[in-house]
Amino acid sequence: MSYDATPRETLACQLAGAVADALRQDLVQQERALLVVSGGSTPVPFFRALAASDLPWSRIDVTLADERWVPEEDPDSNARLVREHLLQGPAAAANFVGLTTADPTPEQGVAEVAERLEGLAWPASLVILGMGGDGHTASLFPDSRELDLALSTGDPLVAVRTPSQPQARITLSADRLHQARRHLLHITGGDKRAVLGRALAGDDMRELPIRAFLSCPLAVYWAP
Ligand SMILES: O=C1O[C@H](COP(=O)(O)O)[C@@H](O)[C@H](O)[C@H]1O
Repeated sequence: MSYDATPRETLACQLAGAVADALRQDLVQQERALLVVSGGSTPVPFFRALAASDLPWSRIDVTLADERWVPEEDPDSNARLVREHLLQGPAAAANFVGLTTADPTPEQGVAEVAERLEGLAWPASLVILGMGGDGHTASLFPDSRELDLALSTGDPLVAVRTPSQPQARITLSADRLHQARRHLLHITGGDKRAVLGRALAGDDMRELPIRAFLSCPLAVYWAP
């Protein structure tokens, strides 16, 4: 970078470097590699930095940890975020596997999305998690009605209804999110650092669902 990068930009570049190295390493041994990314606002600079990485993108599958059940054009769509910020330039050659269908509800679409996911190269090379201020990760929210199911099922995906959230969602289950060689947590800001500190001090996953991943092991990428 030729200007004074902010701590968040520097973090995004460090994370992109680590992810690119891991993908290259796995692609020496296997034909395809799978990258699971999160949505929300935090990953945007990371997506841009990773898109600029020199990688054999046509051998990389990208999917999401979770998605809002909205059309891809919707401003809240995680797929839109990935397409606009990650799948750009040479990275557009990656194979993106979204988590929505044309069905009106995630309960109706979940089987079709599960079939798509089964065609991918599990275990994933990396799962990059985000975290909300309530300790949710992917769409495992403390108040999701299906939280117990999502934490315990062997199915890859769960349709979730969450009173605190405006849209229905679909999320990879904890079991499926665990199926990766490396787990990274990308968070920014003092508030999230404090939530992570609380999570590390206890063990109730229903209170702070990020706890389901703290012993993966989980590499934490944090900046103020
Ligand atoms: O709703 C979501 O939130 C979390 C965190 O998002 P952020 O905007 O605070 O970065 C994200 O990890 C998850 O994938 C997303 O659907």
